[in-house]
Amino acid sequence: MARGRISSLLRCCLSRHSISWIRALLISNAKLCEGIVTSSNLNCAPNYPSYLSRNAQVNCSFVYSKLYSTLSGNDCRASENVKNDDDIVAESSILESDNENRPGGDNITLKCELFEDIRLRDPVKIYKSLCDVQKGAKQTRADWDVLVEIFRCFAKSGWAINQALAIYIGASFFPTAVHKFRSFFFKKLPGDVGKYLVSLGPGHKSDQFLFPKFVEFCLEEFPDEIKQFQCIMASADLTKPHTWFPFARAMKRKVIYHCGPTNSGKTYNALQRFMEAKKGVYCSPLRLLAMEVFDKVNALGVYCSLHTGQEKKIVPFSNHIACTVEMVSADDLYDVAVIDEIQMMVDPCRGYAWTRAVLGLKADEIHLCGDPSVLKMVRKICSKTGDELLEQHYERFKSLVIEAKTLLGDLRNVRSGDCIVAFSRREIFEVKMAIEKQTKHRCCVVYGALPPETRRQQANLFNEQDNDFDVLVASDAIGMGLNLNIRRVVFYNLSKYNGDKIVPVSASQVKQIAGRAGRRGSRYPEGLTTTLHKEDLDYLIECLKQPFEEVRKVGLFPFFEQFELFAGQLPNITFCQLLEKFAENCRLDGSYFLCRHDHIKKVANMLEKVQGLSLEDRFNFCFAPVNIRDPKAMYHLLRFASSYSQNLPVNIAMGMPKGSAQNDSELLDLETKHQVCSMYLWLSHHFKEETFPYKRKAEAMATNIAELLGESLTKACRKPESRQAGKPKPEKRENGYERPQSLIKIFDKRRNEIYLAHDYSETVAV
Ligand SMILES: Nc1ncnc2c1ncn2[C@@H]1O[C@H](COP(=O)(O)OP(=O)(O)OP(=O)(O)O)[C@@H](O)[C@H]1O
Ligand SMILES: [Mg+2]
Repeated sequence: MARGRISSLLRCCLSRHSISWIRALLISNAKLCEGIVTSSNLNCAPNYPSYLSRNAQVNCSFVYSKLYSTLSGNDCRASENVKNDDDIVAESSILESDNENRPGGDNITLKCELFEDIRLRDPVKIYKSLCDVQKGAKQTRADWDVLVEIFRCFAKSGWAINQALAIYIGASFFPTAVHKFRSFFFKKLPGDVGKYLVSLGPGHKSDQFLFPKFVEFCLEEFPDEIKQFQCIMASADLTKPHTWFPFARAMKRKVIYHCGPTNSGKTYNALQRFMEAKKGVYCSPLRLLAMEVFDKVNALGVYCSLHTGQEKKIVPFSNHIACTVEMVSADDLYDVAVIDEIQMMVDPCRGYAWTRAVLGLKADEIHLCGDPSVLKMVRKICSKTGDELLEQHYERFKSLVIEAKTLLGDLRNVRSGDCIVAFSRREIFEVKMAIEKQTKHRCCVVYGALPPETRRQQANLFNEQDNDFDVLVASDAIGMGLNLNIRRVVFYNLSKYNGDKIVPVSASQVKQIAGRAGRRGSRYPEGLTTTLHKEDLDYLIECLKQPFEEVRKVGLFPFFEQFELFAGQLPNITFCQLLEKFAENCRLDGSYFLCRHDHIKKVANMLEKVQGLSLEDRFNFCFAPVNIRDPKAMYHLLRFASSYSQNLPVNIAMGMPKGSAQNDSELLDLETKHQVCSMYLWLSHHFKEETFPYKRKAEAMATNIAELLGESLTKACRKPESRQAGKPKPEKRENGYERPQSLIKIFDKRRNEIYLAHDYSETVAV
C-alpha cells in the first residue's frame, strides 16, 4: 500500500514540480551519499559512482538550465514535424538523400544559433515537448546511423550509468531503461533536436545532453522500479559505520595508538595496561598469538580466558580474555581493550574484523598496536566517533642489519638460528629436505595449514637450545607479532602466489617478516636479514627502506542483521546471488572498502543444494573456516550442513589416522583431518551446542592429529606432494591417444595445484 501511495505521489510530483523534485531528490541523495566512494574504492562494484561530485554537476546543470529558461522565457514547444511509428524509427522514415546536411555559410550560422537555443533550453521543457509530439521528424540514413550509435554509446557510458544511480536506476536496469528511452525518443524526435545530437556525435557531449531527458523519462516511466531500487540501496547502506554502535558512541573512549616498527615494544606496553585493568580483552590476529598471550598473562598471575573460533578455555574467576579479533564481543564492557596488528584493517578479506573492533568495542581505553600505515585512518575514525586519541611512537630496540653477502644461492651457507622464509608449502619442504641432506642442521617448519598447536610445538622446538633443531623453515605465517629466537631471516624468494598469479611480496609484509629476527629478550637481540639469492637482495633493501604506506581505506563487511534487511528486498534469489547483489549495490563512504568474500561465495554456492537452511544458518556456515580448495574439507562441510538442515545431530564421522605420516600425502591427509575437526569445533561454537554434540570427540581428535603432525614433521625428510597427487592420471591409451580434456578444466586444475601448494590457511583459520 505504502509503495502504491509513494508511486502515485511520485507521479503527482513529477507532473507538477519535476525540476524541484529531481533537485530535491538529487540533493537529498547527495547528502545521503556524502563522501561516497569512487569506482576504484569499491573492489566489487567497479562502476560505482562518485556521487557527490557528479551529482553536483547534474544538479548545477539542471538548476542552470532551469534558470536560463526562466530568464530567457524560452518556449520549448517541439517541432510539429513528428513521427508516429512503433518502437524505434522505421526504415521507411529514413531519407535516402542527405541534401539538408550540406551546409552553406548562412546555414551554419543559422544552425549554430538554433543549436545554441537547443543546448540552453530547459531539459524538462524539451522532455515535455517530446511527450507532446505526435510524430517525430524523418531522419536521413546518415543521421539515423549516427543517432543509433549515440544511443549505443549512451547505453554503455560509465558516466551515465553512474549518474543514473543518483536517481536510483541501478546498473542492471540501466540498459532496459535506455532501450525504452531510445524507443520513446526516436518516435518523438523533432528535427532540430535530432540535428543537434548528430552535430555532437556519439560520446560524452551527447550523453550529457541526453541524460537530463533520460532522467525525466525514467522518473515518469519507472517509479516502481526506482522505489524498489531505493529500498535496496537503503538496505545496503554501509555509509557511516560509526553510527552502528550507539552504546560505544555514548561512551567517552580513550584510544591509544602504539605506533612503530616491529620489535619496538608496542604489544608489550599495551599488555601492561591490559594486565593492570580490572577487566580486559586482547584481540589477536592469530590463534597462535592469542594462545601466546593467554599463556604469558596467566603465567604472570593474571587469570585470563581464551576465546578463539575453535576453542573456549574459561579460567575460573578470570576477568581477562585473549581472543582472536573476529571473536571479540561488542556487547561486553571492558576497562581496557588491546587490538593488536591494527594495520590489518586494510586486509582485503579480514580487515572488517579490525574495523568493527575499533568502532564497536565498549572499553574505556582502547590500545591499538601496529605500524604507522593506518594512523591517519584511525585519526579520521576517532574524529567521527568523538573518541580521544593519544599517539605513542616507538623505535625498534635494535636496528635490523641487512647482510649484503646473501647465501649465494647455496643452502649449505645456512647457520644456526636462521629462519628461511618461503611462500609455498612445497618450497618449505624442499628447503627443509635440502638443508637436512646437505648440512648437519635440522629444521622445524611453520606454515599456515598446520594447526596452531603444531606450529607452537615446532616454534618451541626451535626456541629451545637442548636439541638439534636449530633452523626454522617457515612461510609468512610467522609474520605477525610472534617472538622467536631467530638470529637471521633469510628470504628463499620474494614473490608469492596470491590466489591468482605470482606477485612480489609487499614491502610491509617483508618488513613484518624480517622483523622476526633479533627480538628483545631473545637469544639473538640483534637481528640480521638477507636473501638466498643475490638477485633478490636489491628488492629486500628497497622494501626495508620504504617508508610505511599511508592507507586511505579500511575494510568493512555487513553484519548478519544488515544483510537480512537487504535480503528482505530480494526474496526470490539465492544466497550467492544475494551476496553478489549486495556487493553491487552497497554504498560505502570514501574511507572504507567492502571486504572480499569470494571464499564465502564459494561455500554459499556449494550449500545452495542444501534445503531447509535459514538465511542466518547459511550466513554462519559460509563463515566456517574451510580451505575452499580442499575437496575433502569441502565435502565434510557440505555433510555437516546437510545433517544440520535435517535436524539431525551432526556427526564428525571421520576415521582417525593410525599413526604419524610416512609420506607427504599422509601428511596432507593429517592436515585436512585437522582442518575438518577445527571446522566442526568452530561450528559447535557458532550453532546451538546440541546440534553439534560431538565437540569433545572433535577436540580429542584435533589434539591427537596435531601431535601426529608434530611427530611427522620432526622426523620428516621427504618430498612434498600436492593434494592432487593421489588422484588418477588422465586415461592414456596404448597407441598414444590421450583423452581430450577441457582447456578450462586443465587450467583450473593447474591453478588449483598451485593454490594448494601455497600456504593460505591462516587467512581463514581464526
Ligand atoms: N620494556 C620491556 N621490558 C622487557 N621486555 C620487553 C620490553 N618491551 C618489549 N619487550 C620484549 O621485546 C619483545 C618485542 O616486543 P613486542 O612484542 O612488544 O614488540 P612489537 O613492537 O609488538 O613487535 P611486532 O610489531 O613484531 O609485534 C618481546 O619479547 C617483549 O616481551
Ligand atoms: Mg606486537
